[in-house]
Amino acid sequence: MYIYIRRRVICFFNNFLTVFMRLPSSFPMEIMTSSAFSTSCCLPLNCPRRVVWPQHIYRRISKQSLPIIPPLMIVSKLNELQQVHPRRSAQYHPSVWDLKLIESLSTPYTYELYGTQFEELKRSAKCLLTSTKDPCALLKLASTMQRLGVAYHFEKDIEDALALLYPNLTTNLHTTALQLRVLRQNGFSISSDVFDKFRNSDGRFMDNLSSDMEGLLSLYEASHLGMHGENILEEGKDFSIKNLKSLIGKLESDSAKQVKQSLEIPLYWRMPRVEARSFIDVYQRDMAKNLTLLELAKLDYNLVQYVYQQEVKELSRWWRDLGFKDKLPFSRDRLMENYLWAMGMIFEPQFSKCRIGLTKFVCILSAIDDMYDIYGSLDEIECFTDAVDRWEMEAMEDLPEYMRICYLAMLNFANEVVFDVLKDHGVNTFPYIKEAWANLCRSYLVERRWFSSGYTPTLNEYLGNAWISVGGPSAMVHAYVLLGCTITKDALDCLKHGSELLYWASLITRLSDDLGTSEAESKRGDVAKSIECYMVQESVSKEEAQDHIRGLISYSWKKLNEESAKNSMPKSIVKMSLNMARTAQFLFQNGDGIGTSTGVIKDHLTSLIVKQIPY
Ligand SMILES: CC(C)=CCC/C(C)=C/COP(=O)(O)OP(=O)(O)O
Ligand SMILES: [Mg+2]
Repeated sequence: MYIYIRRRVICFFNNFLTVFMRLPSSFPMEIMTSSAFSTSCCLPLNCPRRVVWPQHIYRRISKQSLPIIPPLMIVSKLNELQQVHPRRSAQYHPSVWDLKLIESLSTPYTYELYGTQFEELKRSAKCLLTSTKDPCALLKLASTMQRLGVAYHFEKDIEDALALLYPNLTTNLHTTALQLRVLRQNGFSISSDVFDKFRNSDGRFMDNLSSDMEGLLSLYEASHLGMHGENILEEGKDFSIKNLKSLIGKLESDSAKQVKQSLEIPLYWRMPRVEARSFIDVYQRDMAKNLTLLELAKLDYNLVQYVYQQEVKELSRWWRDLGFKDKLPFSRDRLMENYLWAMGMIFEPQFSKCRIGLTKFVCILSAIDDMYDIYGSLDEIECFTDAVDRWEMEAMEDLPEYMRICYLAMLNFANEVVFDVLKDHGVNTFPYIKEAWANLCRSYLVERRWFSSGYTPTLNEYLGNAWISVGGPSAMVHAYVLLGCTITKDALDCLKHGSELLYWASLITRLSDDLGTSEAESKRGDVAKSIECYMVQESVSKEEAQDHIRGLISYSWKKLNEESAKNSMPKSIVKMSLNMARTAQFLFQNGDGIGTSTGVIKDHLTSLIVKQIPY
């Protein structure tokens, strides 16, 4: 009883500060930050401000320092709060995916039936790599394999082949740009000075390149692998965009379509599996296609789809048993869209366990997010945050019924992950998994307090919290431990305490989310997102703020590229970080791909999971 009252005192005290005294500035008192990461970083050239390196390690307020308030008064105040709290709903539309339909998915393409043919095609494709000696042809081959989604079968072969060619300097713009893109994408370092020979003495790209469509497109794609400070790639990007735009009208429809698509979303930012599906069609129409590669790509796509189908079937049963749809009707019912997050982060068939775990993670995270954003009262979510910190069954006592379901689902899921990793790898990941959830919930609480007190944070303040509240750091901890590869304490510590790699990937995820969803969120009432924060801070229009956020995304990509090149984290984490950013951009490209899962996302899911490619 004493503990119960004490917890209620804490909740009440927190509410008192944020709601009644309307003291938004009280939150730093609660969330003490570590000075371990106080490096600062510059914003893009068009950005006048500096972002302070996010501080992400939270300390809880000392409970001993709380004043004692008579319990009866607290209980009556809580009841009052409970009664006045209007239960809100985001009015999410029901899922467009019927669980029965998911469970009935099937495909004729199984490894049992097509395995021999598949292995034969793989052998032939491998021969292509070893027999191609011309540097330009080899670069094209590596790029085509990547785009078709089959490069993962030949990682070592591609690396070996590229190492032989490297650093063979090429002559024309197309090959030079292709070389930079393919080499960097495959982990080689190559200086952007290779573009020097295409510039005049005044440093500008030569005029005679302005009609070289192939070269310009290649330069444009390569410029997205640029790092902060590589001005030549920035200029290359501007030069290619300007000239590609004026060339579009003169191109045949297929080429024009490709250029338009690239200008919308460059190759390097695309989600691998979505790109594979779309490029297989393009390649099929290519007069110079290699039939072995095409056949391999189609068969691989269909065989991988078989694996995805098995996974969503299992997840469908899990989701039905979890019962969130009935017990938490205010939250999103988006199993398939959440699966897309997982598939976007890691698509290779051998990582089923990771995709299944990540999908469960996103399902539970979304329900908790909706609880904090929409449905729960402030005192309820204070108690929930406290319960997550305690991480024990007894904590359920203090929670309302609907929260208990969510709390226990989270506890069970997370403990199961910890158990599996302990069993399979002998590594205790409990402190990391627990901290991932606790940190996430604390960041949700910060946003909720801001909202409840009517406070609009500065963009810096907002981003210092929002890169965590988007779920990136927590997702990455889960993804890493679920991968099934060697788990090192160093990598876990890096993920726990934050790394620049994780920060920039999460920031892109957050900014893309805000660009796609903040309008709907602010209509229904939610914390000011990056766009509103910047509008208020700088007194600018929504359009100007959106432009600024897009600039920040480009800047973050350059920082992310810089971090990827450092090889300071395991390759798998680098790959998943890049893919997380790509997935976010893809999902939020046309608004809120999750909350209001539209026809576009449904169509993509259909071609990724339901429909085979005629073979
Ligand atoms: C693998 C990852 C990173 C998954 C995260 C999924 C996600 C962004 C859920 C919250 O959406 P939201 O738009 O409601 O977020 P918020 O309320 O934080 O803006
Ligand atoms: Mg939300």
